Amino acid sequence: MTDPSDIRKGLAGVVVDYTAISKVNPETNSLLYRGYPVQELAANCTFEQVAYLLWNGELPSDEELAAFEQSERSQRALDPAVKRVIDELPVTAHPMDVLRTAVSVVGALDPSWDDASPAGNLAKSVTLLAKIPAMVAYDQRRRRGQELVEPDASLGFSANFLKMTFGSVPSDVVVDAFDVSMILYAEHSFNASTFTARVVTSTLADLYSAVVAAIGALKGPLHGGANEAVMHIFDEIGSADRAEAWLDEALAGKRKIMGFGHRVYKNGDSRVPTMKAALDTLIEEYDRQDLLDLYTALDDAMQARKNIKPNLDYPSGPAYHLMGFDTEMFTPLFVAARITGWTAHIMEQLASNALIRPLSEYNGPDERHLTA
Ligand SMILES: CC(=O)SCCNC(=O)CCNC(=O)[C@H](O)C(C)(C)COP(=O)(O)OP(=O)(O)OC[C@H]1O[C@@H](n2cnc3c(N)ncnc32)[C@H](O)[C@@H]1OP(=O)(O)O
Ligand SMILES: O=C([O-])CC(=O)C(=O)O
Repeated sequence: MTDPSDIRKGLAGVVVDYTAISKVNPETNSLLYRGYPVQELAANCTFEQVAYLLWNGELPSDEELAAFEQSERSQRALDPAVKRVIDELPVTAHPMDVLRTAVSVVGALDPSWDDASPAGNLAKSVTLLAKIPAMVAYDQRRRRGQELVEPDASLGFSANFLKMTFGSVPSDVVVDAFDVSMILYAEHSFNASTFTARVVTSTLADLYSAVVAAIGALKGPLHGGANEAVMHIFDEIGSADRAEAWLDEALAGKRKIMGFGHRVYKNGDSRVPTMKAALDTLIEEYDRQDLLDLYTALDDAMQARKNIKPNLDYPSGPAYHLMGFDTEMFTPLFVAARITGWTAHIMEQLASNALIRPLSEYNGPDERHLTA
């Protein structure tokens, strides 16, 4: 019989493996990607450079970056078969379900799906990085009765993503804020969706299967789904003056307040100051002090009542709203960034694999038998 105190529900506090990809340090409230503080990367690098870093362990030289960008830009078009499958799905389907399905189709169409060599998996990772924006952008457009926008190979990842969604490239402020959000969402050690991808990979299933499973794990509101849930909360509250009363009622009803709290950080999420700064630029760009007031009022009330700090989803939800994304598209945007971290972990898992299979303590009925 296992001592109940040895059973770690939710694997809380359990270290299950090594990783060289990122370091989340709640004591210093810091996050390193391959050794570099994420704030420094967000201030100085593009999302493409960060993707390269996560996959290859080092930032690219100018030549390496040019070759990488060329590869990514050449694969951005939405495959006609993927488009047909998306078109078959109702516009009432959740965009995460549409994206999960579309990624699965890419996997089923890839004749090299079972090439799990490092080069094979890296090539698939770049393909998914390039193709996911087309799926997300087209899904938002079709919901609005708009036609597909073809990719623009003269643009970087974020500017192209926004153009494919909205039909034109927005201001530098918007493109920069979007790129920063992609960098901040790219990677976060053994979070639930990344661990899911590693579990699937540990069975030697292919990269696409692991990514599809990770998308499923990210959808939940306790994980990536929180960014859209934040916006639903803002809609429910309406204005800053109602935040305190709303929060008291929500807490009295034992509701979890989306966008607050974290399994690892207990004194604040390392990424929030950088994303909040990006949100501030958007508030100014769109002249939406009312939204900032609501953001601040709910945060202040939460600190006064529970002292539970916001996580990355809290500033990114309203940021994506200001950029013009439909609320249900926010978690697919998280996927577009996290595909880099997931696939880096898939490759790391394979390089030193052990089947992930923990134990459980049985607490069902004692042994019994069918009576004749
Ligand atoms: C990018 C990301 O995925 S970040 C996470 C995004 N998720 C969210 O924003 C959802 C809201 N937050 C939560 O549900 C939680 O904070 C989680 C799931 C993220 C972390 O949960 P855990 O590490 O398991 O913390 P746990 O649930 O044990 O919380 C500890 C206490 O704080 C409370 N708490 C934690 N977060 C919240 C919250 N957002 N609202 C209200 N209470 C909260 C819990 O109710 C619990 O109280 P209790 O001890 O009285 O029961
Ligand atoms: O680390 C976690 O548990 C969740 C999170 O913040 C992320 O995946 O970015």
